[in-house]
Amino acid sequence: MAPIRSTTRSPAVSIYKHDAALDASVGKDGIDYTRVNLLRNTAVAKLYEDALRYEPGTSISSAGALVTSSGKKTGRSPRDKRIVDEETTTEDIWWGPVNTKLSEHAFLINHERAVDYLNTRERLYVFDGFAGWDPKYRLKIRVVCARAYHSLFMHNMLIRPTEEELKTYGEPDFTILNAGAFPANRYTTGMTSSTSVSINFKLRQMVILGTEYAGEMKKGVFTIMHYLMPKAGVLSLHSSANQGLQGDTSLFFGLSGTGKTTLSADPARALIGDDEHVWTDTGVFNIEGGCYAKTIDLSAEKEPEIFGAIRFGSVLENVVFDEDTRIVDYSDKSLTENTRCAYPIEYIPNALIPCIGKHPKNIVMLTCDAQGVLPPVSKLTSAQAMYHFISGYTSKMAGTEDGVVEPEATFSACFGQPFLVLHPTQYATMLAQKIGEHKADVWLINTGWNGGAYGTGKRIALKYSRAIVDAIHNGELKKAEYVTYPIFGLEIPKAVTGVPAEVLNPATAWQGTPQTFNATVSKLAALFNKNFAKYADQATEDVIAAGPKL
Ligand SMILES: Nc1ncnc2c1ncn2[C@@H]1O[C@H](COP(=O)(O)OP(=O)(O)OP(=O)(O)O)[C@@H](O)[C@H]1O
Ligand SMILES: O=C([O-])CC(=O)C(=O)O
Ligand SMILES: [Ca+2]
Ligand SMILES: [Mn+2]
Repeated sequence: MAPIRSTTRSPAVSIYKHDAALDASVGKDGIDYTRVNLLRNTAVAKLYEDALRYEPGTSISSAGALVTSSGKKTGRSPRDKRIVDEETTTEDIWWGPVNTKLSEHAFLINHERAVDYLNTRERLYVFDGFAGWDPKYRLKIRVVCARAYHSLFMHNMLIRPTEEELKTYGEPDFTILNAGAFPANRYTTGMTSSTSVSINFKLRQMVILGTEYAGEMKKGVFTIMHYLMPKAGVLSLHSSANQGLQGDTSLFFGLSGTGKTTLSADPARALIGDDEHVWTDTGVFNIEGGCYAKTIDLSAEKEPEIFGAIRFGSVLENVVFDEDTRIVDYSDKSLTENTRCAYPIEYIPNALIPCIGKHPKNIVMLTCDAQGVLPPVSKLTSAQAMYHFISGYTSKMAGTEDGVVEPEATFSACFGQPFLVLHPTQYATMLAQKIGEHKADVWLINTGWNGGAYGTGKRIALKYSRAIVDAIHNGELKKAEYVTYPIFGLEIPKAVTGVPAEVLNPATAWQGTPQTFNATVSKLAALFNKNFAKYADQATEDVIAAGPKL
């Protein structure tokens, strides 16, 4: 089935007309919608002009993208994220490692601070969009912000309403107030810095203070969906998704920087989405209307679809360019290693619009192992799939989170712990049920180090990871011969077309001594076991047994 394009969607570069009557209301959120210079669903060209005129550090790249600066914060601030503890959330939320309680009163102080800041700006931008391509589950998300850059970012990342949908939009389901240029008051109870990202599920509002990193907004929407979707009986996932010509869907799970965006952009397959999906009783839908690609070391040769998506309308963050030519130097890490580009999904040539696919046939769990001891690919049993989903082992890549400067081993439950709202086992239970019901094959792909750990080995070549993904899709791997990888008990294929055989087995790929290899395997296995101990009382025997054996 060839990708279908709907004609009802608005063009990726919108040309909305202003509708004064619709804007003339004061919302419950404290924002004065009757004010002058309220720019609602503003045309992309106008957002460009405003960003260039009013926001220092803004330029146009040689390709036509809007080059912006997110200021001091160039990655998310997970330690400053809060969820309001109130009667609707107190029993539900997985309080602890990622979800920190905030009182209703403290939220109101943050909220008032944001509202006062936003209402006193010269100009205020409002973008009304949708999260979720399936009309049954979609949420109306309003983004109110003071920077044209932020409005353009969410114009690209949310699903853009048609003129008709905008006319009948009504009240939003959730509002994001982004006052990121203005700090939180550090003396507000519960604040530990001048950065604050807080979500109030009862009031259906999110408030951002003290960070202008735009990723907070898109991951705020994801956090909201990670709470509301499981409550609605469907499974939200930190994954990309694409579809083959026969309509076979693949999901790619993975923490930040593991390759969801890179590997889902595949010329042979239609892109459903690059980062956030929901698996329902009828298939998989994308939450977003755009993609947010890492651009560090980006090249037209290695990642042509993404490179080509960087053009008029795209938002390019924290990159360095040549003063004369305006050509971006994607190898420049001087501002951050987490350079990014946000573009509408239609900018990827074979995007599937509407972004809804069938039930997944293949599920790929991406890990970026900086120890260099996990195989480039292995086939997982259903117990192993659960074990690895709950473990979520990978390395945090430099820059995506504040303070991370080199790959750091981490266990991020469900391959997206920073965005989980409920306990990991709730998502895992739903996933196990869905994999069983739809008989999906599950694969673990290490897109990280090979031949040695970070510092001695090197990251596995993208062309090898792509060849592995191709071998999954064309059925080669399902039929391959396997050997069992000791300790981890993973099944490694003996051969994959396009990948040297010695690379496939970490033991033969290892450039150091067998002693250092064995020690590294044991060290990583011990880390897995230590991490999984905290889930042992909630996991079944076969899942516990699917972990490494020392
Ligand atoms: N073997 C490989 N496979 C995949 N990506 C690789 C590989 N080697 C290097 N890379 C690079 O790693 C990065 C993967 O980032 P990508 O944007 O795909 O992450 P992501 O999983 O989408 O993360 P996020 O959730 O933060 O958006 C890209 O910069 C890509 O060029
Ligand atoms: O949130 C971001 O900055 C980018 C992203 O997708 C992630 O980290 O998973
Ligand atoms: Ca991505
Ligand atoms: Mn992500």
